[in-house]
Amino acid sequence: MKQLMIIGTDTDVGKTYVSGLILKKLHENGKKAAYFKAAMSGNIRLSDGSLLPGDADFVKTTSGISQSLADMCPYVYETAVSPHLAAQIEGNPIEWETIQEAYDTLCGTYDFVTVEGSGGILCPLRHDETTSFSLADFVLSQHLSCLLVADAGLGTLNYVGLTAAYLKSQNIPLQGIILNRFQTGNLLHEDNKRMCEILTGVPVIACLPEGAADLPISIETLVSLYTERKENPCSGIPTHK
Ligand SMILES: Nc1ncnc2c1ncn2[C@@H]1O[C@H](COP(=O)(O)OP(=O)(O)OP(=O)(O)O)[C@@H](O)[C@H]1O
Ligand SMILES: C[C@H](N)[C@H](N)CCCCCC(=O)O
Ligand SMILES: [Mg+2]
Repeated sequence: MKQLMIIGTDTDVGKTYVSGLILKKLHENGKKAAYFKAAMSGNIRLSDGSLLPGDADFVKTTSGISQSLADMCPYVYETAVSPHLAAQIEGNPIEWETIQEAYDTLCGTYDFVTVEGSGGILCPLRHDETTSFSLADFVLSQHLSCLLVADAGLGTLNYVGLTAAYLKSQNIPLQGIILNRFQTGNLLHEDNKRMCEILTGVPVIACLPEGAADLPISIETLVSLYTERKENPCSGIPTHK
């Protein structure tokens, strides 16, 4: 079983959009592929009172995978704030054991599990009197390798540089970078591609234009980004360096 974490430089940079295209490519190539997001905030309440997990719904529709929405995301919140705050507001704190169990189940069922982050790498998932953990803790505990999604435009160099430096400080492997909303021939975007590689030492594996219907990389390259899951990856919430 192989896994890959889709991390963003920030919220709204296109992690879900990219995840949808990744799952689409895996699915079209006959791979048994699943999507997972530990906590999803900012979702629409339907007329029956339930919450529609928006990111999961987008990925399912884009890719055509048959995995149920419920299996994709154990914690879904209505409030459009960081998951730790949404959980406080809505009175439904994330239990580490629950996300671990949901993730373990997917890993036991599928060959390729693609995990989407909430916000950027340091996004808090829970912070209260009882306990505190972040997205980075989940990534570390599962020994996930990352693919970084960043906007192609102005400001991205600092975001990409800081995120890559943090991942390196935690020994979290960064497999590649995707620049989203990329305009070929745009001087700034073309230079950002070059500078992202120089600042991080990591290749920009794809430049995704607005409205892209497919990921412009081969299935072989995509599969090569995934890393094998360790036998007993987790011994609880990790201690930070
Ligand atoms: N290349 C693209 N072409 C067209 N629309 C895009 C593209 N990338 C992102 N979008 C749209 O921009 C919005 C934000 O993107 P997306 O939801 O993927 O961000 P995100 O990083 O997953 O955010 P979050 O932190 O909330 O999970 C969405 O409406 C998405 O469909
Ligand atoms: C609601 C939003 N779209 C995301 N799902 C959550 C983003 C959390 C960002 C936290 C932060 O870095 O300040
Ligand atoms: Mg998303």
